Amino acid sequence: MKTFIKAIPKAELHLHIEGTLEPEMMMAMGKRNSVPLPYPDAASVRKAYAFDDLQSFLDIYYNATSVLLHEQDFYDLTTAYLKKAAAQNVRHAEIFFDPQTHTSREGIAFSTVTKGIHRALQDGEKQFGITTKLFLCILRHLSEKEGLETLEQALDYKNIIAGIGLDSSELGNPPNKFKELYKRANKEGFLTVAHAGEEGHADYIWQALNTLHVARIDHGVRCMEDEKLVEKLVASKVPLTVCPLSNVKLHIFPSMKKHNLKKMLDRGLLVTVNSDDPAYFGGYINENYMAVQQALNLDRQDIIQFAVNSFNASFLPQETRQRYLDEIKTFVQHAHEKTDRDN
Ligand SMILES: Nc1ncnc2[nH]cnc12
Ligand SMILES: [Zn+2]
Repeated sequence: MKTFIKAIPKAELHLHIEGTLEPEMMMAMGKRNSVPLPYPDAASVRKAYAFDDLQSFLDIYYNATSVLLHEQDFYDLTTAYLKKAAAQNVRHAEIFFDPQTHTSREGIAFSTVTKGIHRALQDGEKQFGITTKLFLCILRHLSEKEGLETLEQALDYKNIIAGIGLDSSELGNPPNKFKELYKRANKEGFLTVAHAGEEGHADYIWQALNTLHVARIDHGVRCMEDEKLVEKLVASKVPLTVCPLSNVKLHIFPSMKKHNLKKMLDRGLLVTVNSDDPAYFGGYINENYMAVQQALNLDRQDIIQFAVNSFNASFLPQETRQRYLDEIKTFVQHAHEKTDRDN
């Protein structure tokens, strides 16, 4: 099963590029940019990664971004992720970045961040064969006005930024707070998604759908508390980008065995498996697939369904999506033939 999970072609749809900053890279960048860090080495950084909830994670995560200063830093960070993702047979990645985290620091321009990431995505497609889409996430703990100023900056980068998302501290910052921002984003032709129903209750998901009119929900695991909402999500095929290791690390579920992913899948929801912030939560996409496979006793068919869902839930054009789905079909056929031969 491990080999099968590793090799099956898949898409990653919920990945914060800042969340791929591995402790070793953090230490190296801190050194090269003369940014002091509160840790003596990478091992001490890892030791600090015991979180009580989303906020306790975000505090550490935002602090760590202080080492990212120059366009080259954003380029290197993104390239390291793409290399890792390609090795895990990720064929397509829809990637979040949080520009406000960087532009709030002295002397870091929106263009520095955006260009560094974009250049890496372009080179990565050539080097690793991964297609990508870039999503700008608005920080929901900041005001809608500040978010609108950031959205304004994104208008000049429509050829680079495919969509707008909403992340950071969920409780107390409901989707309705960003009604005008999403109205503008949708009108400007951006794809729109939002984190909802991670720590926030099911009503946050209703708001994301009915007020923000998003095409996809990030996390969304708390939808299962509201049967009417589940019915709507199933009927409208709105995808949910679930991040199992993240959910356990942030105590959304007490253990992986208690995760509701399999229940969501069996209920007919368009659920996908993703890594969120892999450098902080103990694994990239394949480690997420493996963790749920083991804890929830998933079979090959479930794994295939997650891989198929990942492309169906993506914003890829139909033709490209079909090419990837055909790749899965061929892969599965070969895998089954090999199993038959071995038996
Ligand atoms: N899991 C998460 N929830 C909200 N905001 C985030 N930013 C990075 N990871 C996040
Ligand atoms: Zn996230």
